[in-house]
Amino acid sequence: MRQDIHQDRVLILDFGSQYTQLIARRVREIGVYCEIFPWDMPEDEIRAFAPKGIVLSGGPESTTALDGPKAPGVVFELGVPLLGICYGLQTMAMQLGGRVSTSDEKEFGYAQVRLAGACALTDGIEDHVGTDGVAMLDVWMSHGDKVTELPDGFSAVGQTSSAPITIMADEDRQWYGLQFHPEVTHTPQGARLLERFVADICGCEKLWNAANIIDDSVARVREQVGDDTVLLGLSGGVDSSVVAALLHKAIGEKLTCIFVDTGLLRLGEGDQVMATFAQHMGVNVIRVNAGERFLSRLAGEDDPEAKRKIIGNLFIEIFEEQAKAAGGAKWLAQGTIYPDVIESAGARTGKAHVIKSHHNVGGLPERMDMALVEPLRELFKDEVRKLGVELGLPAEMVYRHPFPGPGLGVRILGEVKPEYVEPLQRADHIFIEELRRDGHYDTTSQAFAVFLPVKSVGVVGDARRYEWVVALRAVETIDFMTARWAHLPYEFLEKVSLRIINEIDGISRVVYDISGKPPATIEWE
Ligand SMILES: Nc1ncnc2c1ncn2[C@@H]1O[C@H](COP(=O)(O)OP(=O)(O)OP(=O)(O)O)[C@@H](O)[C@H]1O
Ligand SMILES: O=c1[nH]c(=O)c2[nH+]cn([C@@H]3O[C@H](COP(=O)(O)O)[C@@H](O)[C@H]3O)c2[nH]1
Ligand SMILES: NC(=O)CC[C@H](N)C(=O)O
Ligand SMILES: [Mg+2]
Repeated sequence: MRQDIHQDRVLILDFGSQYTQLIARRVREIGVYCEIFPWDMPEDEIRAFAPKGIVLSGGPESTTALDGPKAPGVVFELGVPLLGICYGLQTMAMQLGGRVSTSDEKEFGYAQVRLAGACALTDGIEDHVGTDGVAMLDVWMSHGDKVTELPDGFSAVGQTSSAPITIMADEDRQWYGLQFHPEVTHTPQGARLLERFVADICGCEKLWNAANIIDDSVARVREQVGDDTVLLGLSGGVDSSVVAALLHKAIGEKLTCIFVDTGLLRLGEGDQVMATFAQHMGVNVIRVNAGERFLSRLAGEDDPEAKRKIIGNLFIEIFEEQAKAAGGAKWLAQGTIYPDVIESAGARTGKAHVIKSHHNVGGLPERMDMALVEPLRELFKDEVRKLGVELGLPAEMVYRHPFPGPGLGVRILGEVKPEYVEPLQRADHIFIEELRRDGHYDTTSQAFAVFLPVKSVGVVGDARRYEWVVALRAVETIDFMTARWAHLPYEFLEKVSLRIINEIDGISRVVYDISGKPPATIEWE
């Protein structure tokens, strides 16, 4: 019988920390399945989830406020190990009868914890030994409140100079609390502490790895779709490519990928996607050459949101045509990943402003009456990449920078004119080629060229040139929600600029974008 890789699972209750997703990623890296839910998850759902252990995350609130968030009572009734991190520790202390105080002294950054006591969580884990022979941990902190009185049954295991209860433990009930953040890499022993908790204390078997996830997804997809045909929008980006490889493994010929060549892709991308999937991997891919349709629909439109809508609608139209041609396929596969799920839950509260309406085929099923197949729904991007490698996708594809669905449609500012496309594709290609050559591709998260429909004077070989401007954009980011512009070396930028102006007749000037997100966004439109 197939072993259930979701059986040994950890529940993470989110109190709003910046690092909650990081806790989940660390636990998964250790090899244990976990899910994040809001702190006020209903009690019956917590029971139904049947966790082997629970982590209470950090959070921005203060437990000293009257109506601060609290862990649901059931957490203390299930008889499973608990780990409170920062706010999680504080609320545990408070709810169990201890005391938390706000001090004026905030502790941000490095701290040293003296492990004066012992407990199963920390035994044998240390960074160094102090002059008095006591084990020490280097940790990363970010808090203002601290636990000043222990609840019954707990003992203090570690302290810093400013917080006497930095680690607390109730060994009988296997309840632990850490004032510091084990999930960040700045806490060198953090991963070991988390591993100790989920593997040894909670007793979770480490079954969560790429090979097992693939076997499990393949089996689940087969159960879900039986002998039916599945359609997948294949973009050549990481997520949909991994879905294609996974579904091909699961249902072979029953998978049909629709690859829409919008004419607004990167240089040579259409052929490259076809070569990888159709030729090397034997996947059914229908390439729909729709460049002219996209360009003629976009003609005359210069508003970014209107352009996105035109592109999104045309994607839907093309999909509808293809679904009909495929004899009314019932299933639509998508590359939805776990952050999409978490973020859209956040977006559903309706508090966020719409900065730009990201194109997605996500709008498809409602309008097309197809049921969804989303095998990556519970995975983080780094896990998706590991699956891609395991499934035999070329590293170049797996580690590719993300590329937005509307493509160059939002990288040509204002009206998209056919004559702008090729110079932009070529400039982008030179930039990416040089980034790869000099080893900057893997250290930047996303890089591309933007076409500015502005003319500027140049002098090339004693001749006057009056042509367009290209902007280069390169950013470093973890989650694409915030980003820093990449501080690429001047010599490197100089080389790229020279090549672009020398090799592309229609470009007379190159500029580098030094805006962060926020206040700018990553794409220019
Ligand atoms: N040119 C295209 N042809 C067919 N489907 C597309 C195309 N562009 C985007 N899509 C669909 O839209 C989805 C969302 O696009 P998105 O760019 O977010 O993901 P991706 O392309 O799979 O991965 P990445 O984030 O690495 O680019 C894709 O998973 C794919 O199903
Ligand atoms: O599929 C997509 N459809 C879109 O309309 C879209 N707009 C932006 N992006 C990508 O999202 C990330 C954040 O981009 P912004 O900072 O520009 O919002 C970056 O990775 C962008 O490339 C899109 N992806
Ligand atoms: N990072 C945290 O969880 C902080 C908890 C709480 N808001 C404090 O300042 O102490
Ligand atoms: Mg993409």
